[in-house]
Amino acid sequence: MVLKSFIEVHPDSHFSVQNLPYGVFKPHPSSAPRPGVAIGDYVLDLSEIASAGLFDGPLLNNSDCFNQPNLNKFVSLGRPAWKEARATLQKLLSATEPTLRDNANLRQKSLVPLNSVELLLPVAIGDYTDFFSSLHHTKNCGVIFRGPQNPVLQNWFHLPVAYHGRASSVVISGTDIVRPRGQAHPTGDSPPPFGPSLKLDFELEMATIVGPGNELGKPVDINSAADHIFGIVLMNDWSARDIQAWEYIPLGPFLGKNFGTTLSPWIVTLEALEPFTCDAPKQDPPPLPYLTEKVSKNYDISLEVRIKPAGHEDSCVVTRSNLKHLYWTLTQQLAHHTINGCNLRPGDLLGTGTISGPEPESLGCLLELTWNGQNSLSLNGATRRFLEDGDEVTFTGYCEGNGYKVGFGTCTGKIVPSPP
Ligand SMILES: O=C(O)/C=C/C(=O)CC(=O)CC(=O)O
Ligand SMILES: [Ca+2]
Ligand SMILES: [Mg+2]
Repeated sequence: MVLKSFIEVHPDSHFSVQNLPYGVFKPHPSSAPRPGVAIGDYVLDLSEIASAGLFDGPLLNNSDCFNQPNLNKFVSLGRPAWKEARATLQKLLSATEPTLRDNANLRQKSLVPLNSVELLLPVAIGDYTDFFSSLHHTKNCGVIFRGPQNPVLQNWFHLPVAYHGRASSVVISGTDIVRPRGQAHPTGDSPPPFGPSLKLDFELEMATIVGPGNELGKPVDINSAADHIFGIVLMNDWSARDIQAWEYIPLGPFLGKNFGTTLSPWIVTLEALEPFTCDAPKQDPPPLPYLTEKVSKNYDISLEVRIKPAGHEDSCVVTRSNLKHLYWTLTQQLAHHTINGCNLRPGDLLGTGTISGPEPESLGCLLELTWNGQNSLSLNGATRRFLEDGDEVTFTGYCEGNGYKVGFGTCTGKIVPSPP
């Protein structure tokens, strides 16, 4: 029997009672931010549920984790508390449970229409790291930037390559992205050109939200890495390809990627994603023992990117991909991050890297889709090599259950011009 809620949830809604993703919202512009879960077209205000004494399990009954302006405290509590919260909320929202269903006053206080709230970043992000875990993306970038001889460098098959990003410029879906200015590669003996980026791109990614951290000096074992993952979100790692190509040798991405990174507002938990696990790709050569998992799994999450070109009414799908194409798993990324003793903290953000699939229609950025601007994409009458001012990029993603969806909502951003 499929669990049903007393709240009507359309079968196409991303926010079924099987999902219950966590976010942070303000019911009114002047109210304090508070945690909530999305259900159908509503947000359930967890601060109200906690005040009503309805988190009555042993781990959460005296906790103030839902009276906070972000989810850091809740995510730090770990999987037993997350399971308890999920069980409490699924019961409270189920069609057969009268506690909330038949209490008009509590419903009025705790269920807020989703379209009336302001959504905020769900966690305070201390640190942000971005991996490079899709083999298709890596090969394509290698050919584009370094030529077809040796597109994938030797280290790539032995470890999940990554760089440290910038947490300060991570923004919530809906925030405008200012076109960055910077230097690009010079031609001949001329000085490097400087100005607004001419190769502004999106990168289709997802990202782990870290739950409990690890102590400095104490790596996380690969087989317990999943206990440090609260859930995942959609992420657009906006990238200026011209700035990147000139600045990033030998130390890696810097100003070409830290001018804005957009997250979707709802963190979908690993518990909700459990029915959608699939085998991770076979890894050859086999990874070292510290990266070898007893069970190596990915998640089957359909992903789509649309662009609404400046001045147009309609958006156009530019790519369809899936998280299952990742070569390195989320748990391998996390374990590798800590193997030298580096400490992760609750709320840290670990991007997967651009999620490209094997087909030309499943490439995760314009760099690959237009082969660094050599080809153009046609979008219902408009053409694009890279993003123009006024273009709006929207990611969406979901898992298809039996009669319900477990989805991520959208991750969207519009490009606005560089300052004069
Ligand atoms: O291969 C390169 O030179 C560059 C690669 C990227 O820009 C990718 C990156 O930021 C990580 C990722 O999103 O996969
Ligand atoms: Ca990236
Ligand atoms: Mg970025």
